[in-house]
Amino acid sequence: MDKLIIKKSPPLAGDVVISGAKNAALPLLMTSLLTSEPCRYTNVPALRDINTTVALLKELGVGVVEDEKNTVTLHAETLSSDTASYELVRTMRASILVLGPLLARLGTANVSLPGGCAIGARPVNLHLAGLEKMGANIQVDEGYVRASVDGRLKGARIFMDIVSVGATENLMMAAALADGETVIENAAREPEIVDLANCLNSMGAKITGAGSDKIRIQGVETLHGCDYRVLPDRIETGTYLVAAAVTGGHVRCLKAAPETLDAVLSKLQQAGATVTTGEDWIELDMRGKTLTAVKVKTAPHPGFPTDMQAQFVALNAVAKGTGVITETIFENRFMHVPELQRMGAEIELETNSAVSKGESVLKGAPVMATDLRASASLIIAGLVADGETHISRIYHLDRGYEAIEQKLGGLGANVTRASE
Ligand SMILES: CC(=O)N[C@H]1[C@@H](OP(=O)(O)OP(=O)(O)OC[C@H]2O[C@@H](n3ccc(=O)[nH]c3=O)[C@H](O)[C@@H]2O)O[C@H](CO)[C@@H](O)[C@@H]1O
Ligand SMILES: C=C(OP(=O)(O)O)C(=O)O
Repeated sequence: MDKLIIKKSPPLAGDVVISGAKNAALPLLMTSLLTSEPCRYTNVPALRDINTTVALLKELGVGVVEDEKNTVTLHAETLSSDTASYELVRTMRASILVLGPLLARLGTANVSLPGGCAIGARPVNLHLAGLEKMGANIQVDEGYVRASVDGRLKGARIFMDIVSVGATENLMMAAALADGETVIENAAREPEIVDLANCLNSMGAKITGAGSDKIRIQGVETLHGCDYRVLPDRIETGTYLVAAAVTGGHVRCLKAAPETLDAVLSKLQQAGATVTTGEDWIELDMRGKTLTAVKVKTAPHPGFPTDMQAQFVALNAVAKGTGVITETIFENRFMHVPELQRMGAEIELETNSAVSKGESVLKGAPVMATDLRASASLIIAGLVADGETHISRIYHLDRGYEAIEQKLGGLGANVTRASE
């Protein structure tokens, strides 16, 4: 197993090129299941979750060509299986996103229940209830969701009592090929939802309202292939910006999407950073400024993203003043706090808030990555901690950050990968 060794680093400086978004690419690759024509996706990040998705699609009979870096062509001319096995699903929860497309294309689907993970229980009841409203028969048996429909799925009005990114995506893909109109009320508004709708529309779907809380999908009988470029990763971008701020650096993120990061950029400015944006770049300058702790509450988009919460806990730990970070999306997303405490961070957990005293002097220590963004927060802390920080279990990190040690190294950080 690999680990990362991080030594106290100088202020980060320079340019970093942002990759395609993991959370956009995963549902986008699933759209290939909805058509018998080839689909080409570009700006696909080289990540463990992408490899898992490609393996899952291959298992279903999808032809895969990966002849160019960051490009995947998927061809689901026919499908040979309707089953997503536990072996693959257990390593990546987003595998549940094959459920809607398989049901729409084949009329049957067997998908292993993804189960919970380190950050929370993560049920899929909203995915299932929405598909049932569209006429699917669903049973959960031996850990599998077994779904079928007689003929086509039917358009329906679906109200979601909790805003769910994954359920909105699954239902949007299913509804694209359903008979009649589907309206999703209280839909998620994340940029990745808009990216998925844009891709589906480029395949011939009729979707309006993506990016608002009411999405209308007029079902069509068939979809055609696509050539689609994945949206830049707003969470990767935010992570490099926080790393720049914490080290007192000056960094420019290139090939980014500033309009997807309003809540994060506003908190970085409150923390004392000067932030400048262009059409596809964001520059953060923290040189000579005092890092100040901020108050953050996670919320569905356009609120502050839960996927940036852990990085801001690290920021608050070393910033001046008391910081409060409240998590409202996942019930157990503070696994990074005990690890940061082991490095000397003075943070208290009060129900769903992490309260930091400020100006903690961090010391390198052996720490454990427990989930993807927790890993990122430990790296950020390691950059300013005295001595060496050894982060184990970084397979979590490889799920979501393309070439992280090269990218950080390019900014002057002292990060190396070693085997344990
Ligand atoms: C691959 C991907 O895009 N992952 C993102 C996606 O996860 P994911 O799509 O799994 O997250 P959801 O938006 O569905 O979850 C939001 C909340 O709804 C709850 N819920 C969800 C579905 C359901 O059927 N029932 C239910 O109760 C969840 O437990 C959670 O408390 O959105 C999360 C919230 O922005 C992000 O942190 C993840 O990075
Ligand atoms: C929680 C995340 O991903 P996933 O939903 O794939 O677990 C994340 O990207 O931070």
